[in-house]
Amino acid sequence: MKATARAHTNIALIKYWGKRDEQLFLPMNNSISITLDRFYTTTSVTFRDDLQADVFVLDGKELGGDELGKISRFLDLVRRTANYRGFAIVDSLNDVPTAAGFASSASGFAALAAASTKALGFDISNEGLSILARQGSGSASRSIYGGYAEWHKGVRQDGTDSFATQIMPESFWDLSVLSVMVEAKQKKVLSREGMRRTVETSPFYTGWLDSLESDLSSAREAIHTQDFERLGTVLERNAMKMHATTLGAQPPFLYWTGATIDVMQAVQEMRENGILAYFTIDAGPNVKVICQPADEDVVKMRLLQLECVRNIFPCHPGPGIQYLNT
Ligand SMILES: O=C(O)C[C@@](O)(CF)CCOP(=O)(O)OP(=O)(O)O
Repeated sequence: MKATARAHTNIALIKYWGKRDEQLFLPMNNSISITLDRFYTTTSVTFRDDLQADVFVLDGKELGGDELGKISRFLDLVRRTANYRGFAIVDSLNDVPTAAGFASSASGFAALAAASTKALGFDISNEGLSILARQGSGSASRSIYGGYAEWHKGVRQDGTDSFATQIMPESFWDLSVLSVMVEAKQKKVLSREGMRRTVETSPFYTGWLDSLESDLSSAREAIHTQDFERLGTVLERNAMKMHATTLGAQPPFLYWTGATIDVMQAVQEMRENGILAYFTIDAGPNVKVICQPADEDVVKMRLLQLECVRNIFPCHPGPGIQYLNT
């Protein structure tokens, strides 16, 4: 039994930052994202009764250890749900240049959720797929959908109400998302550890949570009304607040480098010169700059002038899960 699925990576406009349940990947707050056209993971899953264990091949290389363990634990979820005990060969291809600063865990687990359930002939709703993908990596819950999505934190202990839904499809509103790569120097604190330490020790974390509801409603409205200035303003401030929480953690940490700040300042300078560009930053030094497509070239040119910028990958809203016949 075999199936192949493709899922695209996504960028949070309103961030997921902090879990209320580590085992079930239940978040403290809702988040809103845009799925991107350019970066995706294509995964085929083949369940075979003659296998003695799961096999995981990533970009042509068979992986063992923790990587295989994560995939097997995820497949156990699928096997339990489908009441099936056989093992599988998982073959994944990441069209997400690692250098592009995108965590391929979002597209990876969304593609795996889709391909594995399909291979077992298991009919599942988008919400069900989102709940499954969430248990591989929280942000994967949003990659089930194309365009603009919101992951609802839910209130139930068992997480059956914590899944994403689509706000608007990718065709609704075209935006430019420029992934700006700066040189990565220090070893970063992975987002899972970063959010855990922040939740547990940062006095600024409650301030982050208190300001979320107004950010979320502002972002939702800005998307529905295609109000770019309103969306840009709220997403940039939301990212700043998220990163501010890490400074209060014990021990404190900061994902930004000098290059990150150079890009941030160049974006704010563009706005002072009348070009509507805004930035957001995840768990690393790279910056994603959002602008309107008509301004994409001028924004890209300006950023490429910065000494610290290594590469820029322009993206646009992309599709949700696709099933391929291979
Ligand atoms: O994407 C966002 O909303 C914001 C972040 O990228 C900010 F860094 C966090 C993504 O966390 P993820 O990798 O999904 O964590 P996991 O659930 O521990 O696997």
